Amino acid sequence: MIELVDIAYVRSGAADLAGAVRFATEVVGLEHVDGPADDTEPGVAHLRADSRHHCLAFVEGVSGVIASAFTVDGPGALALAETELESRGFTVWRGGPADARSRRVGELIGFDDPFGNRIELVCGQQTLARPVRPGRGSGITEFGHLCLDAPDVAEAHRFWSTTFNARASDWIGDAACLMRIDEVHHKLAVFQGDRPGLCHVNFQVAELDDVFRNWHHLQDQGVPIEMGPGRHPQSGAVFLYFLGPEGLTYEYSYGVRRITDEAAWRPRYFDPAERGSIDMWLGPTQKPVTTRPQITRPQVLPEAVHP
Ligand SMILES: O=C(O)c1cccc(O)c1O
Ligand SMILES: [Fe+2]
Repeated sequence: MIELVDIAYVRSGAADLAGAVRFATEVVGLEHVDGPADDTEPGVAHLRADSRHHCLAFVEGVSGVIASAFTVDGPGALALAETELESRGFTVWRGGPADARSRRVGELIGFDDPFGNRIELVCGQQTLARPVRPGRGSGITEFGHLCLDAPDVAEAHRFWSTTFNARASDWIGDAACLMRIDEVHHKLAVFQGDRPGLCHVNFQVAELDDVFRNWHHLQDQGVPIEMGPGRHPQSGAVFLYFLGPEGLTYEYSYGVRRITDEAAWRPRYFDPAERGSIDMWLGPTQKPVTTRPQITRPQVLPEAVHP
């Protein structure tokens, strides 16, 4: 079993790189890391929410998620992960120095999960010592979780909980499984979707007020609100989903549960048909994925040109 230590980043293609960066900074409130002091790589922009060098990278090109990345403990753990994935029949790609540099990690490997979601495992992700300089005061404190689409959520849970150390924290019937890799209620979620993809990226905010201030700000800016403000009965978080450029759904949330007594926690099974199973406040619920435009996911690329 491969132990995931944390989520690392999401890497996404952006047809309009400048527009994606502008939205991520001025609307979402992330920091654009690449400045004159950073030897900027043409066509790649790194966005930061916390001490990680970045948690979101945009690569100029075809819109859509390129990879979702998790941290493992170190080079030894990464080598073991590579062997284990290969023994389970996965084709594993090993990133070269330029790939590692672009991601600000020591080493990385990549593979496609059984549903076609490209996953990267990394070690030595760079930490920035200086405080985050948010592009807007949205109150973001942390990269919270990432959510993937897969046609069969139970099968996805089986994959993530047997190949990896992910544990189900809660289920929303066959519509979603929320999984933890540490004390946080979920850092990885899988939602039912016809095809692989990135359902959303989540950022935690410092205060309840931030969710509502951001809601008004987004409305003022004409940003499509997908759902919320509402409250998830699973993590207990107050949430707001909105749609950014390049088909990327962002979620702000405040107050995610921590599971501190690992042995005592039993996953709960919510009924997706029950009103309130996604939003305890009974707001209009539309599964975020249904409001997303279908984005073209880049084909799995040969190793030499993997972005
Ligand atoms: O935070 C949650 O519990 C949650 C529930 C359903 C869907 C989500 O995206 C969530 O983050
Ligand atoms: Fe979420």
